[in-house]
Amino acid sequence: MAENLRVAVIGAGRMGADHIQRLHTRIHGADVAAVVDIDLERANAAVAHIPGAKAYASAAEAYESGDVNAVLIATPGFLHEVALLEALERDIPILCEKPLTPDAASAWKIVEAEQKLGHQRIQVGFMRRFDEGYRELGGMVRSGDLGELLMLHCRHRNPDTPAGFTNEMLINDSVVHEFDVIRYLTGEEITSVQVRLGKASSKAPSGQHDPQHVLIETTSGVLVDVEIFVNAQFGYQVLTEAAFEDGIVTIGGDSGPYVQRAGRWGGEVTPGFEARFGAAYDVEVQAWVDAALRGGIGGPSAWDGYATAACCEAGVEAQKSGEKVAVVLNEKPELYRAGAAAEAAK
Ligand SMILES: NC(=O)C1=CN([C@@H]2O[C@H](COP(=O)(O)OP(=O)(O)OC[C@H]3O[C@@H](n4cnc5c(N)ncnc54)[C@H](O)[C@@H]3O)[C@@H](O)[C@H]2O)C=CC1
Ligand SMILES: O=C1[C@@H](O)[C@H](O)[C@@H](O)[C@H](O)[C@H]1O
Repeated sequence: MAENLRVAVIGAGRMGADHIQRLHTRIHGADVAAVVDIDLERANAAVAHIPGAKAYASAAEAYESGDVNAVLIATPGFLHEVALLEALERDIPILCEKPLTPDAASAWKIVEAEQKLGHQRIQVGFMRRFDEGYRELGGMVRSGDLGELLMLHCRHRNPDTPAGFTNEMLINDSVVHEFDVIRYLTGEEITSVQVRLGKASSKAPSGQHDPQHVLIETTSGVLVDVEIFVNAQFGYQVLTEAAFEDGIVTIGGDSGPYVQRAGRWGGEVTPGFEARFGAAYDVEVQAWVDAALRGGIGGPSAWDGYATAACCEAGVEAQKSGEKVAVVLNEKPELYRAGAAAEAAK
């Protein structure tokens, strides 16, 4: 049997801590060998309950320890480029939280560096591809049972935003998920992005215009509208309604027990992404570990990271201009044409 992956998790913040917990308790075939955080106290706290795991203040120190043979990157998106290049130099399996990087030029640098290796090492953390609802919807699109997919209506709502969440991050950190699921569901590239800024919520921190209405078009003309509303107060909600020629499909709606109690009726809204997508993250990380042990990747690739970064760049430009901005991609390199990653994520 293959040896377990010995994973260094870089970034032990909200998402990193969640991944450390899942790798330690639920994922087979991998151990947390190191936690790296510039805040060493945080890294120390994260390894305190994991026998054998060590804390480091830099990735270089973790790699030099010789204890690590895979990496999960969960630092903020603008730091991914450096961490990715460092890991690619070591030619080890990489699970990089989304976004791959926040803009097309830096993402293309990553694609080029991976191409030099001649094989895929990077899986990008677009977990919605592993969510049951999105998978079922993808199956319906591919089966053609409801005819052609014509439009998607997406609602992406967060209760609030962490300190430092900028206006650009509504696109780069949040709508990037919609860019990915649109490409996943349609199997097409995105050709343009437009952003409309309407009435803003008084609950949005200064510098953010929230909510925003994002209009997206794909190569065959599928139209998508996204309500991105990241200070929506009431809870965390990600909904998608798909209009087909012969039917309408909605995923991500309220689920769970319907409770009547103390003179009231209803259910609970998920408070955050951990609850809404917890099962999807588990499947995603297990798929990465299983594929890495076989020498491959088990989900969205660096090409997907690049293509969505190009959409983000267009989206940020569109936020400023209000115009419809074209998404222009470089030619897809041979390395990403085999479709191994896309197959694995179906
Ligand atoms: N897939 C998903 O649904 C989600 C993905 N994310 C992604 O996860 C990543 C991390 O996001 P959060 O956990 O929310 O951020 P966070 O701010 O809570 O945590 C980031 C951590 O990185 C550490 N850090 C900063 N600079 C560092 C450096 N140079 N070296 C090592 N550590 C460093 C910070 O001290 C902090 O502990 C981002 O890429 C974000 O987009 C976040 C939330 C949900
Ligand atoms: O990736 C995530 C966060 O980084 C982002 O800030 C949120 O808007 C998303 O809902 C969540 O899934």
